[in-house]
This record gives sequence, structure tokens and C-alpha cells, in this order.
Amino acid sequence: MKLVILDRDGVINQDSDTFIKTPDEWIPIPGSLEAIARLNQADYRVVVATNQSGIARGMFNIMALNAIHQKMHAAAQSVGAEIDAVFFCPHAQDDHCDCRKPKPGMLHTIAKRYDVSLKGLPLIGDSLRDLQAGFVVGCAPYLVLTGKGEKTREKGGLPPGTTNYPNLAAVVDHLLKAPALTYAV
Ligand SMILES: O=P(O)(O)OC[C@@H](O)[C@H]1O[C@@H](OP(=O)(O)O)[C@@H](O)[C@@H](O)[C@@H]1O
Ligand SMILES: [Mg+2]
Ligand SMILES: [Zn+2]
Repeated sequence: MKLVILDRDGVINQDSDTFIKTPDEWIPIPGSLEAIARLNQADYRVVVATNQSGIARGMFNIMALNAIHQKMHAAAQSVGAEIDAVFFCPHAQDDHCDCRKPKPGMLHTIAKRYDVSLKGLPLIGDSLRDLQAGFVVGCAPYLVLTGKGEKTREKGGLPPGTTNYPNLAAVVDHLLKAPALTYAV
């Protein structure tokens, strides 16, 4: 089975330094949902692995998170895209959990749930911690420059083998090796 793991905020939807706390604040990045649909059409299943420390911080609760994800799934389906599942870490840094990226706990859970190897599996994120979580378990790390991606690239220290692309659509072009657009002359 072909699987891609996406970070959520800054990859699928716009991110915010004040967190994404409500469905209204969840706004898809142009082209991202359509890119997921293109992956589905190429027989990729798509899952999300997202840190949601806003829950531990009391900024929003699990009902709000579910409402945000209901909106995300509906928006995806409206363009023919299917997000198979969302794995999230509700903890704060000082909870010292195993699932908060850059720890790979969520990725191990995904590998077990889907019975796949993580080796070379595309892991697409906008933050260093996304890429680090993927790198330590052998994923192929892709940095998008949306969300916090530009800042992440400027800060450097990216895991070896990380490649960067303007956005999720561009990563999908690469993964599907979409032929370069040609125009009749
Ligand atoms: O990018 P993903 O993993 O999908 O989600 C990131 C969000 O949970 C939030 O993560 C926070 O990081 P801290 O949890 O405060 O370190 C901040 O970066 C927020 O701006 C951001 O919205
Ligand atoms: Mg992110
Ligand atoms: Zn956690």
C-alpha cells in the first residue's frame, strides 16, 4: 500500500501563531486539497500526523478539534480528496509524551495501523520537528515553504536528504512525476 504522511497546520491549511482553535480558523492552503486528491487518484492513501498542544494549553478542547477535522474532511471530499485518518498529539512539550513531534510516536502508530514500513515513506511538513520525526524512522522528509516552512528553511539544520518545495502541490507533482506542462505552439 502506498501511504503519505502529512503535517496539518502549514501544509494542508494555513497556520497561525495563535493556533487554529475553531473550524472558522481552518482555511485550506490553495491547491493542497486538490493535491491530496491527485495522490488518491494515484492510489496513495493520505494520513495526517499533527501536534495539537493547544488542547493541553486549554486553548480549545477535543470537541473543537473534531469540528475542525470534520470541516477538513468535508472540504477534502468536496474536491474528491480523502484524508484517511488524523493522528494527533494533544500534549504540551513538558508532558514528555512519546507522540509529540519530533518524537516519532505517531509515525510508529501509523506504521502499525497500516502495516507499512516507514522506510522511504514521504513525510511532508513545514516545521523542523516534522522532518526530524520522519527522519529518525527512515521516512523521506519533504519541507514545504508554506506555513512556517520559509522560517524552517532559513533556520537550517534540516535532516539529511530533506528536499524543499513551494507547497504541497509541488511535492505531489514531484511524487507523481507529473510531466512538465507543455503548450501547443
Ligand atoms: O503543524 P502541526 O503539527 O499540524 O500543528 C501545529 C500547531 O499545533 C501549533 O503548534 C504550535 O507549536 P507548539 O505546540 O506550541 O510547540 C505553534 O507552532 C502554533 O503556531 C501551531 O498552530
Ligand atoms: Mg505544521
Ligand atoms: Zn503526545
